[in-house]
Amino acid sequence: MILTQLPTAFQQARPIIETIEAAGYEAYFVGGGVRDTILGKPLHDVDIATSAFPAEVKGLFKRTVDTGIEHGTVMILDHGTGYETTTFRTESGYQDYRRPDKVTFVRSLKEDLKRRDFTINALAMRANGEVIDLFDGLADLKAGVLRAVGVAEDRFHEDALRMMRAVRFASQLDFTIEPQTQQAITDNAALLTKIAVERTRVEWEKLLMGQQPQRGLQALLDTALYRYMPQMADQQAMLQRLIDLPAWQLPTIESTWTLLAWLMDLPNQAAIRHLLKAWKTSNDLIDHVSAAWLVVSSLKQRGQLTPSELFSAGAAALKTANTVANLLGFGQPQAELTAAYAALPIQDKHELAINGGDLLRQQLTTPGPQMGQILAQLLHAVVIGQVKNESADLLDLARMIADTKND
Ligand SMILES: Nc1ccn([C@@H]2O[C@H](COP(=O)(O)OP(=O)(O)OP(=O)(O)O)[C@@H](O)[C@H]2O)c(=O)n1
Ligand SMILES: [Mg+2]
Repeated sequence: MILTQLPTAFQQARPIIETIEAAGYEAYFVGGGVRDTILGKPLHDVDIATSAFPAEVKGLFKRTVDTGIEHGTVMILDHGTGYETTTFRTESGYQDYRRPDKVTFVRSLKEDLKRRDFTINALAMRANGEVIDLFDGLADLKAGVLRAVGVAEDRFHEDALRMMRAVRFASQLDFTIEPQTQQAITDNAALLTKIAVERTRVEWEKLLMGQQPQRGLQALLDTALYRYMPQMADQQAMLQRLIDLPAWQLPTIESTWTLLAWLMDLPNQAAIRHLLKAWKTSNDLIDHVSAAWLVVSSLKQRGQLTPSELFSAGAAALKTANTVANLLGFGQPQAELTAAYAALPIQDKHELAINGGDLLRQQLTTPGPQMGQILAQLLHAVVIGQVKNESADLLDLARMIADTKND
């Protein structure tokens, strides 16, 4: 098969391959970019594999960066773009796919392709668009099948993350996992505990944001792989609830975690924190998801939000929460929520017309916790419309609060 009309990213990279070939080596486009182009999907990275050793690659180009030279990867800089070029290799023991523990450089394309994870990821493409298909990846691409290259068990022992990649691709591409490959996942699922949580998380989030998440989730259940994901061992019922929802697709990482936290029936925000810490997400994500989770529970209980709930959630968490609530059948029209938020007297605490300095100058408080309490009460009063956000009104109210506090 020859692909005519290559995407621009490949066209621009053609001279790189041609330069390597002119020096007597082989070079091909490989990996997800080839797969996605054949599927008609946008590609996100151009990866090149070559028979030239790293030092040989470096000798051929003016500007290169040693991004992972001991693993065979050299980045070639060309017209502002960097191309990751990796010497054909075999390896084992991955902390990170691009940084295996032990690498052996080889000169044969076939040797390189046969240790890749799935047949659809083991395609290579020449500069002219000709696809080299040594493991029947094209037939699997056409049939929508994920099949390990060679003996599935061996591929998963080389890198247990590939089991997560299988369920992730099932969701992302809407593919089925071939029975022997699926059996090997069932048999080796426990190996996932050896994988760094951050790597597992990336695949898990891609699965949840894929075009057919329910398909990936079903595979997770069928293989029991979920039992070896952080905090998931006893979440079979939650996964089943996700599968039983009407078809869904989520737009953001924040919304996927909010949905999960909600369906896990977690008791409070501390439990959400604990879950997300175990998955090593960022603190920003934790804050966002806890706020959104609170909004989801208000929408569920009362179908609407108070001004103070709108205010403390903030625009971003509100949107996340409502997306999730809509998926669960109790959300509001997004425009209505946005309008209610915009109609609040203020949207941010920095908009409060007075600050701690003003309170001190009027000798209404001393620095310390009391000052914070007064400001919080003023803020609340403004948000719920009890007082105008003007400094004279706020100072009057602050005086009243201070008086009651001092009694
Ligand atoms: N654990 C892994 C990771 C990657 N690969 C190989 O390296 C290629 C590039 O890896 P990567 O960019 O991580 O994945 P992609 O398949 O390109 O998927 P994505 O679209 O998410 O980048 C894969 O296609 C596959 O051939 C592998 O065999 N085993
Ligand atoms: Mg890729």
